[in-house]
Amino acid sequence: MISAPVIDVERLHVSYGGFHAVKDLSFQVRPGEFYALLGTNGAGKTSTLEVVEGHRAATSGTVRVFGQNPRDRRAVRPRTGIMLQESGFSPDLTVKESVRLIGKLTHRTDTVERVLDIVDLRRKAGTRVSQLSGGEKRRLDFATAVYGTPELIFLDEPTTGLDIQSRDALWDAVDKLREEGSTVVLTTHYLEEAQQRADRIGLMHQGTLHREGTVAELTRTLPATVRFTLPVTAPAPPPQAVRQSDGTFLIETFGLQKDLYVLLGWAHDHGVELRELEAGPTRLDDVFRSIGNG
Ligand SMILES: Nc1ncnc2c1ncn2[C@@H]1O[C@H](COP(=O)(O)OP(=O)(O)OP(=O)(O)O)[C@@H](O)[C@H]1O
Repeated sequence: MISAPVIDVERLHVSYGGFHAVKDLSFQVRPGEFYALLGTNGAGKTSTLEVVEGHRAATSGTVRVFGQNPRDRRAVRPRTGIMLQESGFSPDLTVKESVRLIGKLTHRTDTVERVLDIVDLRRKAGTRVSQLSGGEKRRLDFATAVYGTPELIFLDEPTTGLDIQSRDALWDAVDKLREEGSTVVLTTHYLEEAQQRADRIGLMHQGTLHREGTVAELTRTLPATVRFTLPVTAPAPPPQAVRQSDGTFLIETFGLQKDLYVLLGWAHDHGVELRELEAGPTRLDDVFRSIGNG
């Protein structure tokens, strides 16, 4: 049996005056899924999520969250954790008071101490929000997504301003939430984060869903690449390698393993050191760059 989607968006339109920011958008997020909604600037991601989160009414179309209208805050809010780009905690509250407030607003059960540990702010429990650093504020924003282990979590640019340790800690916490069964919706401009973690990606452009699928599905139509440089004394490399204007060699291939094998065999046979060797599947960046080219 296929379980009902957690989020069901059908033919959504969002207009601002005469401007159509979201046009005929449909997508679903399934229980336990990690879905990344990505897109070019001004694509309509925020407008879409504002409707899904219940902050904005759709101009037309249907949006259901847990089968309910997301504007019905009482039905949806207790099951949902939303980490906005700016949560807008009162600057005069302490960290501990802010986390306690999250508990009151969400009506979920948890302990402030547990949440402070997860977002690594226990040492700052008595500090006022106004005195937190940018990264600490961001971790406090994340507490809204953690408190009471909500069934559905929205993460809007969650790692912006976080150092690498805090990023790793945040993703570890997200992994744990997923193990508990939480569904995650991510928006980010850090494509690598989506590429590494998302089960599926929706790629928006100019108000519509330009592409949707797993990373493998999205990158399948573009070739993988191998790049390297050679010492000046090296003989000509295999013909698949094309010399670029900056002096590097590039192989674009749909048979990465085979072409890499040929290249490494050639280097070994000729006693040549391949310098700055990089080989990898197509990255999501390349899919983004191809938007607008067809
Ligand atoms: N309140 C508003 N009034 C008028 N136009 C708006 C309003 N909010 C957004 N827009 C426009 O709607 C379009 C989509 O905006 P939206 O913020 O949803 O895109 P986005 O995908 O989140 O963009 P970004 O990645 O740049 O944050 C943009 O062209 C934006 O200028």
